[in-house]
Amino acid sequence: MTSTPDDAAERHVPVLLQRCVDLLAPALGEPGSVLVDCTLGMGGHTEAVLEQVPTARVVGIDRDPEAIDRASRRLARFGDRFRAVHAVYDEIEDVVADVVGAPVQGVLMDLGVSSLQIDETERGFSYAHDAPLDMRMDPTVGLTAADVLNTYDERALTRILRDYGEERFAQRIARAVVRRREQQPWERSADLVDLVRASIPAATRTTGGNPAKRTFQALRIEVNGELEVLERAVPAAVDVLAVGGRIVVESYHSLEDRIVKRVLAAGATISAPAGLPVVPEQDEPYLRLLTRGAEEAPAGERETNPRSASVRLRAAERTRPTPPHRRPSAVRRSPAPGHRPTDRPHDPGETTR
Ligand SMILES: C[S@@+](CC[C@H](N)C(=O)[O-])C[C@H]1O[C@@H](n2cnc3c(N)ncnc32)[C@H](O)[C@@H]1O
Repeated sequence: MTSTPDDAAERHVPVLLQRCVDLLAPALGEPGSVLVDCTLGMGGHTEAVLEQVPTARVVGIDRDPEAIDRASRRLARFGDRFRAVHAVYDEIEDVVADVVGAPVQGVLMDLGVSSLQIDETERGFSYAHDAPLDMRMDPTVGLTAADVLNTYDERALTRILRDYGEERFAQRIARAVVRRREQQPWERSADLVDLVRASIPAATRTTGGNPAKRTFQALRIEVNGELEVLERAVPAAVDVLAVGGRIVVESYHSLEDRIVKRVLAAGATISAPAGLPVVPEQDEPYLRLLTRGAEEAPAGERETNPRSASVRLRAAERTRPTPPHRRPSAVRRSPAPGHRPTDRPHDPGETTR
């Protein structure tokens, strides 16, 4: 089953939509202010900002070419107030340099997959439909889920299932995955669903929904290198903010939220040793937290939009330029091999519209 642009847009209900707009709007009040929506998806958050904040322009990034196409069609009515860029969001500094040429007033990240990707059953994200085991958000580059299942050793598979899927039976499943591929390579998602079901004790099968859910989530995170990309992207996003600019991040996994929390807290903390009579200016915080801890969706939204059940929203405002020694991106790690979804050089002429 595939979706038309309109019904997919309708099905993807943006999480904490008004809260995001309300947090970003105060930074976007000057004419020509720019928001970078790092996870354009179906364009739901971007559309709300463009509608409600007439002074704002939006640069929307997505690594999924199909999301770029659909959102571009949906948002065409905003003319040159909207620009879509096919990129991975850890390229935000290059995108801002190429497309804006100056620090920006807002950054939004609504992490994870969209309903469009889940609904496009042939892409293999859904455990509810049989499809090739792909799961790449950008289907033109990188390892597929089948590649991971066919080539990673048992230990690596166990770690992925345990850390990214919080799967209690990670080792059993990993062992069964390796055993099965000795007979037959992994190709189809229904075979994986059957194997997970057969690998876990019968007594646990009836609780917590489809038992393959955690395995699929873990594979998706690995295939797309989601946590490594986020580790690089959040500091880079803070770096591209103008003073007074705001960043809002919605996470759906505890490991994502931990990364966001750490980077924002570091910027909001004095970096000098405790006990100095005067804090040197370079050690003053450069971020002000706008959320107390992580915000969750209200009960009413959780009931109507299941995606919102696990959201953790954090936001911060840039209060001053970052001293060079505290630039978050100065400590960024280089990309992990095999996790670089776009190994080709960034060519905005080719990929933007
Ligand atoms: C949850 S959806 C965003 C939905 C969007 N806020 C809306 O209202 O329609 C996440 C989107 O981010 C994209 N995405 C995820 N990781 C990405 C990355 N590292 N770089 C660029 N896009 C990414 C996905 O392809 C997906 O389209």
